[in-house]
Amino acid sequence: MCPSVPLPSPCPPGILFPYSSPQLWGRAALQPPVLLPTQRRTFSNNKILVELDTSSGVATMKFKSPPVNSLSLDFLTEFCISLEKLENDRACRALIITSAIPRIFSSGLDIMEMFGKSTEHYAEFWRAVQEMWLRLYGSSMVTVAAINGSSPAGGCLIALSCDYRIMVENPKYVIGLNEAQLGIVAPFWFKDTFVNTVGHRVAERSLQLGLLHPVTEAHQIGLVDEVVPEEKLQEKAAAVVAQWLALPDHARQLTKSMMRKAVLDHMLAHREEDIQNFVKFISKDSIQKSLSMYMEMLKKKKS
Ligand SMILES: CC/C=C\C/C=C\C/C=C\C=C\CC(=O)SCCNC(=O)CCNC(=O)[C@H](O)C(C)(C)COP(=O)(O)OP(=O)(O)OC[C@H]1O[C@@H](n2cnc3c(N)ncnc32)[C@H](O)[C@@H]1OP(=O)(O)O
Repeated sequence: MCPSVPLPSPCPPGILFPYSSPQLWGRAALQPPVLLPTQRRTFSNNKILVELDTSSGVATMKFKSPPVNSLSLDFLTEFCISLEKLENDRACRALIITSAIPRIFSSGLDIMEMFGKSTEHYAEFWRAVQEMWLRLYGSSMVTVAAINGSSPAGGCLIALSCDYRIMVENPKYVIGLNEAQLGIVAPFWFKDTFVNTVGHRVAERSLQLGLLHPVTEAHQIGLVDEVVPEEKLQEKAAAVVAQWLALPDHARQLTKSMMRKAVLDHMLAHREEDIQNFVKFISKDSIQKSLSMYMEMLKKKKS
């Protein structure tokens, strides 16, 4: 966002004027130059808690929607509102996303939103999924996923949409795009986000088999960037953010935009078509049956 002060050179939208001093880089630099004690701003709804440290410009977002942080329409709406608030807040330059639910980062899209509902509902739900990805993948903030639990499908997409992924080392946690295991297909923009992270060959095998990778394997294939013990997660995420924030925002943001633009533009150009495809696909009897069997399987696993 351009600062409201007059600038000596043209300032492209979404990009800050390149100040010469590192202390002045970034949106937080636009605050009056008064030394303030650490200040925290908190906002919360019943799905998500956000805490913004205005002195460092770093926000931490915690998913807190029991039992498994599934991405329902309500959750996605709250998520998008929170992202928008932070994106528009000049005091915020970075976002760490993590979970307040033990053992689960996010269980992915809420299957109940894709089962036995009207075509209008499917369209509304899918638009919300798209919106979440557009906001996160296209964010100008530094985004770090601090993955403290399993993260299948849509949960993995959230992590993939960040700039950096740190996962807790735990042999029980898994992450991946397992849509094929549910008898559904990851849409092209899930696939593109995955390919941009792990490369074509790894993505092709992982997607076709619907693999959920254990943490060590996820690290080996580049799906996560680092693996740490649980107690080190927040400290590591803060250190990574500090490293990324040491660069001038405008250079980092332009580079990020250059790397992600093609995929974002492709989705925007096909957004309505993608919604129609989803509605048609998910409404099929055979797909509804697959989802029903999958939910049954989840319930049986418990008993
Ligand atoms: C041609 C193409 C055109 C267009 C594109 C078309 C289609 C694309 C469509 C969709 C893409 C979807 C992406 C997704 O995200 S689908 C969701 C995938 N998620 C999963 O597979 C995760 C399933 N869940 C689990 O594996 C486990 O629950 C767990 C590892 C997350 C947690 O295990 P626990 O043992 O701790 O807990 P559970 O007892 O299993 O679960 C508790 C409770 O929660 C319910 N639940 C779990 N996950 C979901 C979910 N994703 N949605 C809704 N509900 C979920 C589970 O059933 C339990 O409920 P009950 O307590 O039994 O009521």
